[in-house]
Amino acid sequence: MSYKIKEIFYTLQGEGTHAGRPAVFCRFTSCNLWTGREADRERAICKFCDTDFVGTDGEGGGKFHDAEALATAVASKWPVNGGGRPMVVCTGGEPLLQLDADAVDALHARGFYVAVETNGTVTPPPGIDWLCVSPKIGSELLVTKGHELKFVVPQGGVDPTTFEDLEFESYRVQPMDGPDVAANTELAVQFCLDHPLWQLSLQTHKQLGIP
Ligand SMILES: C[S@@+](CC[C@H](N)C(=O)[O-])C[C@H]1O[C@@H](n2cnc3c(N)ncnc32)[C@H](O)[C@@H]1O
Ligand SMILES: Nc1nc2[nH]cc(C(=O)O)c2c(=O)[nH]1
Ligand code: SF4
Ligand SMILES: [Mg+2]
Repeated sequence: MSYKIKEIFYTLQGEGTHAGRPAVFCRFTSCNLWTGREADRERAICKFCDTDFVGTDGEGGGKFHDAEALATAVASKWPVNGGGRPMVVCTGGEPLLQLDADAVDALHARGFYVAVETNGTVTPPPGIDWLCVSPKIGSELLVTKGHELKFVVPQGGVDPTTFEDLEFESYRVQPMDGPDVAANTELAVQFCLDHPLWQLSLQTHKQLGIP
């Protein structure tokens, strides 16, 4: 299996439970809920995406011919003798269109803790250490268990509590970035105060001006 990768870069996880933790980000090309072209955004299933996942032209991007080559490229971004358990965040685009057990195994073999950010429409391979599912209204949610459920709000008037029956360890709301981010943040804060099962996830990397 080969893998098409937009970019591979080292930064801090900005969102969710692991916010603040150094990690290599491996951004897979392509998504099943949007082509990535601005001209198609309005008719896409997922209309609010903040990410360029088209092509393989980003920093460290390219086509990797097997899992070993991909894991080697990811490992090359981790600081030598830096200490700590190396972490990789597989994201995209939709990483589960490409990430398979071979890739997870190859990353584990290099000592990585493997985290995944997914829209929940594709069944994950076994062995993922941290599965963060971010449901998109208008798509079919197939992944109903994992570590973190991170719902971007607001989305089509859907009440986040409808996800509470699923099997996750942590439930979070993340304000939708865009022109209404301030109002969306207020709404997310109030939602957490009213529903203490839920925690706030902010996109801290955007506030910090880091990737
Ligand atoms: C770019 S997506 C890639 C992974 C996967 N396709 C998904 O949707 O989870 C990474 C994370 O960013 C979130 N996200 C995308 N656009 C956003 C926006 N405009 N505001 C807030 N979060 C956003 C997604 O919901 C997801 O949790
Ligand atoms: N720093 C940083 N943290 C992130 N957490 C999830 C991201 C993503 O695009 O999936 C992301 C990202 O793009 N940058
Ligand atoms: S599902 Fe994820 S990658 Fe795809 S368009 Fe939506 S936010 Fe972007
Ligand atoms: Mg991002």
